[in-house]
Amino acid sequence: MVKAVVIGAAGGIGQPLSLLLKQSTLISELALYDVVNAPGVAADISHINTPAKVTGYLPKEDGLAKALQGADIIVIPAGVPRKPGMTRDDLFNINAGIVRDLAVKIAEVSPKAFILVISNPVNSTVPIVAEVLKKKGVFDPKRLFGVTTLDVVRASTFVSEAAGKPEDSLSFRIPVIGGHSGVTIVPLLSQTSPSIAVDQQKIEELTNRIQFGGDEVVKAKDGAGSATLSMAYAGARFATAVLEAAAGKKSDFPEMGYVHLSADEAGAKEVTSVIGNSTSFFSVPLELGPNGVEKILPLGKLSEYEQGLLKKAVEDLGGNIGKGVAFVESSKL
Ligand SMILES: NC(=O)C1=CN([C@@H]2O[C@H](COP(=O)(O)OP(=O)(O)OC[C@H]3O[C@@H](n4cnc5c(N)ncnc54)[C@H](O)[C@@H]3O)[C@@H](O)[C@H]2O)C=CC1
Ligand SMILES: O=C([O-])CC(=O)C(=O)O
Repeated sequence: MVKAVVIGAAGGIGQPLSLLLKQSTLISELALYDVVNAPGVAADISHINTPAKVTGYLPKEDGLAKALQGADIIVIPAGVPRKPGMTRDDLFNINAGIVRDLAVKIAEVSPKAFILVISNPVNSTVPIVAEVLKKKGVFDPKRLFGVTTLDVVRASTFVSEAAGKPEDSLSFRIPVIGGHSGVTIVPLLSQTSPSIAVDQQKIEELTNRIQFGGDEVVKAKDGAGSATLSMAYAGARFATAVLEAAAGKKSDFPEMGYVHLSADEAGAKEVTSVIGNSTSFFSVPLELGPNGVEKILPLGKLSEYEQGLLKKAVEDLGGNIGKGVAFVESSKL
């Protein structure tokens, strides 16, 4: 029996993500929570003839605690999205408080669940959840993830197009490490598998497109929000990987996730030998298992260009993480 919870389930990401999770036969119960419309979305999705039992909750009558009760996996796309001209960090003022308060409830009701954070700015919201869980004495770094899968999904799409093989996009694998905003996103195109023959100018164009892919969607939506459907796909893909690993299935390839590097001390040692010691969270290739992070896998060899990208990423990430940590430190919990 596996219970999945979506928090922010009535939103642009939440609805299609809930739909995709309802299609998963790995899930036997799907609880949808939002401050608006979650019972409506749940009623709608519950008519789909897949096994998961669907329930919907609002804040009244302690709905969040009811949704979280017995949760095995919690996916969080709650909070506001960007409008043109904004950075993800501009969302901090609203989303930091939302995510902190959700984490407090999770710590109380379902601290052993896998927690997948989608709400931006991911670079800061994941440290916020970690700090709350630490304060409550229930932090397990193997079970907390920032979802950066959309960067990996975009990389496969853009690279397969550049290689003239868009029909093979599912088989193009590119590690994307670092964080989830602008220059903190570091695609390792030199490790593209299968390898591609493109010149440095193309590498730089692709890198920039992967780093700023989110802006493309924000611009195209012109005030109506940011990526929702591709994010729902990416979120469902990552949640499925976590659940499959929890069920004992070995995966064919590693997913990336933004984790606290203490999730695997040995793996982290190898990673910090490449990225340095100045960041405690980083999106890394993961071997997942029954308890979440089984291993943090090596980053492989980086080109000189990628080493330059990495340097910039680490500088920015330190500030983003510190901001999240300071926010919880100054909060009364
Ligand atoms: N990690 C990633 O790669 C990506 C992250 N995002 C982020 O995901 C978040 C959600 O984006 P959208 O779904 O487009 O926004 P949206 O505004 O369409 O939906 C957000 C939902 O969260 C709900 N919500 C607000 N406060 C809540 C609370 N305290 N408890 C429960 N639910 C609450 C709202 O009622 C709304 O239904 C944004 O922060 C966005 O920046 C978006 C795309 C990619
Ligand atoms: O760009 C945004 O604000 C939403 C996001 O994280 C993405 O699409 O990668």
